[in-house]
Amino acid sequence: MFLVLLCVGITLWYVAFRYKRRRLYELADLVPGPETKIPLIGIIEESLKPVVLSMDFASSITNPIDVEFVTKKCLQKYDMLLKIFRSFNGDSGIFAPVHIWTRRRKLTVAAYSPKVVNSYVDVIVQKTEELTERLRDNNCVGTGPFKIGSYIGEYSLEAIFEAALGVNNTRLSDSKRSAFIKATTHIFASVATRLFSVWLWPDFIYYLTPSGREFKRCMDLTTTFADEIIQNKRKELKISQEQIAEMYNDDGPKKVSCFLEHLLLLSSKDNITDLELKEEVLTFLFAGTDTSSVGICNTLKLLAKYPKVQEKLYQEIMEVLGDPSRTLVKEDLQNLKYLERVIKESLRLFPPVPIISREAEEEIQLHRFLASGTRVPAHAGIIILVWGIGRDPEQWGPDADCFDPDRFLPGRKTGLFVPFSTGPRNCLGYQFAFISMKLALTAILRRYKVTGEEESGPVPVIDCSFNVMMKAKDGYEICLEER
Ligand code: HEM
Repeated sequence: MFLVLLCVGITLWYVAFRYKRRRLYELADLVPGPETKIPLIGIIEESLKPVVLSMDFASSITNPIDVEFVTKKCLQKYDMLLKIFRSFNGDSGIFAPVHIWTRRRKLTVAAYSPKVVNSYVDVIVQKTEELTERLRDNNCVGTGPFKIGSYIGEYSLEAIFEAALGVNNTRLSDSKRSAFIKATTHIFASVATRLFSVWLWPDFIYYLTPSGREFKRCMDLTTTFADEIIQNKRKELKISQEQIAEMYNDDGPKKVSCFLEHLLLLSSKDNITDLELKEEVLTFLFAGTDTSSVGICNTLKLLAKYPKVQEKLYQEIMEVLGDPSRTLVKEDLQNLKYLERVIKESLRLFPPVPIISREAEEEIQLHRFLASGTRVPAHAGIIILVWGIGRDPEQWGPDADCFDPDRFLPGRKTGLFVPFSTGPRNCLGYQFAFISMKLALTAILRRYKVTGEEESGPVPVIDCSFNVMMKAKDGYEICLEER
């Protein structure tokens, strides 16, 4: 009897499930693809590879018309991926549902303005000096290959801590800093593994596994850390409501020392809760450290592969500095034009964030489906393939895979450049990222020559794996030599 009831129950559930998704199946049928369709299993047997399996309708796009349309009109993030990503960053800006994101973006955008970000230059320069000294002190210079990834990771974290969160480095013990870096690395690796392991998607299973328990431990560590940072800053900032009002005008902060100070001042003015504050600080730490550090590391790898590009860049740095021992100031940044092109070319070929996810809030027509006549159903996922866009020959020409910083020379035709995304939900930290990358690369190159395996042709190869970021598997092995 029980078995009969169970079978009837399952059948009813399946019929209701199919009925609710009838429009999705109707549209999916129009998409050209494999013919085999086994009930419940679909085309799983054709994709027994490490792929993300889903019963949803999700389309990937690279076409500029679709990318511009989607980044402008589809502001919701794709729910299936979101559940996993939100496990480490709550409702913070990056993964927040649109109704929460709109308020957060409005509140935080002023803290990322060029005026505020430019005021961080001196502090970041100081961090780059410490980085180059650390490399020398740890015998990384003139001693053969070593993995520079962890050193750059530490630098990026310190730059964010000190410049954006106002946490003085001396307060940050080495053990705390390395515990935080280890925890974030583990969090990203766990999220990437979970994405590709359907059986780990349900929370109640995941948190019972050793990996889930370790993920939770790392999350607790990072959130406690964020809490500590906020509480310490709050103590430092004993300001009255009148003083706060004076520090703001309609365009945002008149003068704040860092992003966190801006948020704390706003929290008294606009009722930002402690949880919101914590989520935004974690966003800064998660979104701002690994991304820039992967960008710097990929560029260093490319400079090792192409010594002529490196030499041209070194000459530019020397020319801009005039006196080789002079400290870099913010006005120098705009004159480092070749550096800007090198960084852009590195981000085009090796974007640290390889995909961006969005959700169609209503049924939409994508350019890529015009021929098949299908439309994207409401709530379907759309994956913007940043990596693919940067290497699309239709956009970048037949030499799309080649490393050529001069393709960004003014007047030359370029394709869609989207490592930081585009549209109203684009990366808020791209100016900070550019400054941090430019300063770190300048500091390293003016002192050291980067060497390693030279590339035999114009198409650079860096063996990468997906770890939320797209990172080199070898931990960014290069050599440094004293200039
Ligand atoms: C090379 C470095 C970086 C890259 C490649 C990068 C890339 C991205 C991408 C692809 C997005 C998703 C945008 C979308 O969904 O359309 C994003 C969002 C974001 N990034 Fe970055 N990012 C970088 C550095 C930074 C830094 C340094 C910060 C902070 C200081 C930052 C803060 C943010 C924030 C707050 C968002 C969420 C924006 C929103 O949803 O409103 N990013 N970033």
